[in-house]
Amino acid sequence: MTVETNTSKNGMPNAAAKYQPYPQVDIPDRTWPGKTITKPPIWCSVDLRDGNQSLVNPMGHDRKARMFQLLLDMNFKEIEIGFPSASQTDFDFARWCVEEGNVPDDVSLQVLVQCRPELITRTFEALEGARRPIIHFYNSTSELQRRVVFGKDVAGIKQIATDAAKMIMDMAAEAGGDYRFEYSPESFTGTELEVALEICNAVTEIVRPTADNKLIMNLPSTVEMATPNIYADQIEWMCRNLDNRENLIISLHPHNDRGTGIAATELGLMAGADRVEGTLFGNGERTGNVDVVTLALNMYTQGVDPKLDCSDIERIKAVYEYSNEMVIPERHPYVGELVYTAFSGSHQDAINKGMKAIRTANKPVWEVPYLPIDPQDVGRTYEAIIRINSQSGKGGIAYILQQDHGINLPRNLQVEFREDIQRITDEEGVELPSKRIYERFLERYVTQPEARLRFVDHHTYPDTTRKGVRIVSAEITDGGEPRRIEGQGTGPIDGFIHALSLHTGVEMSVVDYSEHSLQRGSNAAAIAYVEIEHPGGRLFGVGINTNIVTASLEAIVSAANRVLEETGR
Ligand SMILES: CC(=O)SCCNC(=O)CCNC(=O)[C@H](O)C(C)(C)COP(=O)(O)OP(=O)(O)OC[C@H]1O[C@@H](n2cnc3c(N)ncnc32)[C@H](O)[C@@H]1OP(=O)(O)O
Ligand SMILES: CC(C)C(=O)C(=O)O
Repeated sequence: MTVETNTSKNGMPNAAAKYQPYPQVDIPDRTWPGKTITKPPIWCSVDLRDGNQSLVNPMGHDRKARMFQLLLDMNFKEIEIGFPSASQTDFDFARWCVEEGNVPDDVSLQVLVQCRPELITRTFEALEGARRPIIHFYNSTSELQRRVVFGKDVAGIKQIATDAAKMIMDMAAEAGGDYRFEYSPESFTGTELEVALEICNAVTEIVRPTADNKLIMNLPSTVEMATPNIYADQIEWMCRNLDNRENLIISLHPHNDRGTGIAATELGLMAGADRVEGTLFGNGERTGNVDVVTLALNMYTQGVDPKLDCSDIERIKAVYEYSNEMVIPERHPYVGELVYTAFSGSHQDAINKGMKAIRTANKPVWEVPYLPIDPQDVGRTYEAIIRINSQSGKGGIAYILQQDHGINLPRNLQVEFREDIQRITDEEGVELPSKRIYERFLERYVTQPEARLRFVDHHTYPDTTRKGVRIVSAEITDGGEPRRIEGQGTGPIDGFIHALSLHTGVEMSVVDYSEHSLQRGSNAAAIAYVEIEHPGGRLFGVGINTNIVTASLEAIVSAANRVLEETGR
């Protein structure tokens, strides 16, 4: 006899027995997959309401006011400032916005209210004197909530919505104000489409929207329950079937339970929605509301002006963290501390080359591998693009020395120095900051504190016995002792390496030489790189001096010291 078990092999309860798959939408001629987003939606921030209601410590006046000012500065034209009938704090904040908030004429304050008479009355009190405010009323229409929360059938739930719509329209007419209206069949994604349609149409019939005062029909993914394509299907289906579509603004209010809130919103816009409600960086109930900053910057990186100012993302982050008392993870799109940083060698190499190419091409189009957006567009610097650890390569190290210290290492020196840095990062197992890389470079190639030889001075004169040959006479110290050495060659470099070869007993020759200036201006220091060949192989030396000849002779001494060190002399 077999015994049925409700536990699957991986230890979790049997999924098929516990959870039901979300049904498909019957819309075989769907058009949204072929659409693109070519203009921004109407943005509405719900940070001060949906965001606020999910916080451990809801915002008081100061935190709300600071967030409100940021939202205005970012160019939001619709801001849900709270649920004034729910708490005195929210009521007082609504009054403050109306009386002291300096709300620009083109900005509408929006408030949320349940379809309950006493709450609606209080909401109107909160908005007295506001210019073009939006009264956002909602009731849950989902099959589950109809059954479990309200104990009502569809007609009963529709009645909650229509009673509220009537009351709101009457009160608005009585108050004589310039009100706008929004209705949400809350838990839309848990509602059968025909039911949502019936209730929305019933509300539209009461509100009687016009071209001058459209009704915002908000179709929330209160709980994200399915893949984003399903939400898009639902939005396209509603857009096709809603009455009086031309006088409706179809609004999305996605949550992020499955982690696909951004995708669902983008597909929902392709499916015909006009408006998006969301929060900065996606704060909100459970896994959050849709993140409007990411949405806006996704559009921006497709060449669409999102009409939301995200140019100071660090300020947006700071206000988010202050007002919500939350922190943004390092990997959060566009804003996280690490999102513009590459540690890995091949990424660094490609970024380094991409940045060089863009500088050389001098074109406005942004094309840098691994960086979908220019960090400077959101107020971030290039400083942290490349950071060095054991996963890094020569390109990254070269980038750091170039970017932070103006040092352009020749390619072979990049390879050589990378081995040194790799040894350190492997040993220490942590990131090596730019300052340490620079100090290590100076210590190994320029200052060489333990080195045997030091350059002091030189002069050259022609060898009268051989045409084109010069004699180099140089003063050095060896182990601290002054020495005069002499060699011959076609110029100072050639002659000096000859002199050093004779002095040390190691045959050395220069195989590559390059130099560049380190700063602008008359006091510019020069940096010289020499690659020398010796019986054991090749290696580099580096010299830095205001005099270019001295820099190159110091570079030779640097290389010679490294040869002596390698050969134990
Ligand atoms: C998906 C969303 O984010 S919706 C927004 C949710 N936001 C909030 O709830 C934050 C603010 N809310 C509050 O402060 C409180 O819930 C209040 C002040 C609005 C109401 O408080 P209370 O009446 O004390 O409690 P509570 O919220 O539990 O009330 C639930 C009652 O309202 C009914 N109800 C809930 N939503 C609605 C609605 N949209 N329309 C009409 N009635 C509703 C419920 O059926 C329940 O009725 P019952 O008492 O007959 O069982
Ligand atoms: C009130 C509604 C729009 C809401 O917050 C939701 O559905 O998440």
